[in-house]
Amino acid sequence: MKNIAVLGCGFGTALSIMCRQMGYDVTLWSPFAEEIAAIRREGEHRKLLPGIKLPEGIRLTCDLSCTAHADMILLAVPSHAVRATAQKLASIISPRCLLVNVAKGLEEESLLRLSQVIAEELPQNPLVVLSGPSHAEEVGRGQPTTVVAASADHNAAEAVQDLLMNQSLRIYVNDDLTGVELGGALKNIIALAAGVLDGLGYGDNAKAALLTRGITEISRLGCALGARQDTFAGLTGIGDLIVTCTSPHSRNRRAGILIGQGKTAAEAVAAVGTVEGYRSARCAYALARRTGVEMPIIEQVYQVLFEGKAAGEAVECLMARPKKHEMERSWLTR
Ligand SMILES: NC(=O)C1=CN([C@@H]2O[C@H](COP(=O)(O)OP(=O)(O)OC[C@H]3O[C@@H](n4cnc5c(N)ncnc54)[C@H](O)[C@@H]3O)[C@@H](O)[C@H]2O)C=CC1
Ligand SMILES: O=C(CO)COP(=O)(O)O
Repeated sequence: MKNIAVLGCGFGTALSIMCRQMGYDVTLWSPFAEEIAAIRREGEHRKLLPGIKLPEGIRLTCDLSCTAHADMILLAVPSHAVRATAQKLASIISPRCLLVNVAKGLEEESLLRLSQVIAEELPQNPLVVLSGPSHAEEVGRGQPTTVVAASADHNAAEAVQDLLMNQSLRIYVNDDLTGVELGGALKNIIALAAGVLDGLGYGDNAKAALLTRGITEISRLGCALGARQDTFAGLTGIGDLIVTCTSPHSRNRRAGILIGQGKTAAEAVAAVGTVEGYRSARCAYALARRTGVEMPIIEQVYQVLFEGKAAGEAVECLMARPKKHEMERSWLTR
């Protein structure tokens, strides 16, 4: 194994720097010629990762045929672009090529997890999801980071652990692919809400409540969809939730701050860029309805994002809910 193609130049840039430093032969791809030209010219992705220089030897391209001889592909495109990108790969890559997806989201139309989307398009390829608290700004600087490799194929997950673990990136294996993916996708919605609290000027008490009750909701839905409860206590559950809800790097949180300060959701998303929690909120709301799982925070976030509810009013609604026992088990609404 030596040839790695990294698709997408946001988090993908950080991953390609890491892979190159590990001695791999690395190609970084973007569909946008201007993005590749700017990275080539400036030696860094100045817009997304300013000050993080690419080492010598990373090939930059807009030509997806760079994946033809790849032993491993890191898929780091936004979640809404995962199916189209996988479709394009179908006629190019070898069936032996190991696929690693790092995007965090659900497919809006089908409500499928991204590994299911990729498997529909590239059924022959071994597929691993790499997820956890791993902001690009820190991975790109080689700062200590821990993530999880999850797959339906245990050997493939261990192969990714062997291939990508290094002194700055510690990788654990988890066989609960459903839980790992749902944790990554759903925490972005709670991070949006965390930003809303910050934008409204609320403090640490409210943030701690949001994280704690947020992971409760995530694990309820996750378990209803077949995930294991303990996965949500791990790196891809509470770990990723903590980082995204508290980090200045988080775009979900930054969009939430703008909403809390009075911008509309559409304005906030347009100002920030990729805000995965925005789309995921629609999916989670639909999944909650489909499964009958009670998700009061998700419901309020949905109403703020898509029904014009004022953020302050959403907080009031959550505070005024009927009395409950903390560890209540009867969480089905139907
Ligand atoms: N930025 C981060 O720190 C982390 C991001 N992720 C996840 O990785 C995924 C990508 O995130 P970012 O790189 O931050 O997003 P981004 O939107 O900043 O960058 C994605 C890159 O993908 C490419 N791209 C954009 N639109 C595309 C399209 N329609 N088709 C194909 N390629 C396209 C471009 O090269 C772009 O720079 C997201 O799902 C995110 O949740 C996961 C861990 C860390
Ligand atoms: O998933 C991420 C870090 O693990 C990225 O978070 P944001 O999309 O909120 O920037």
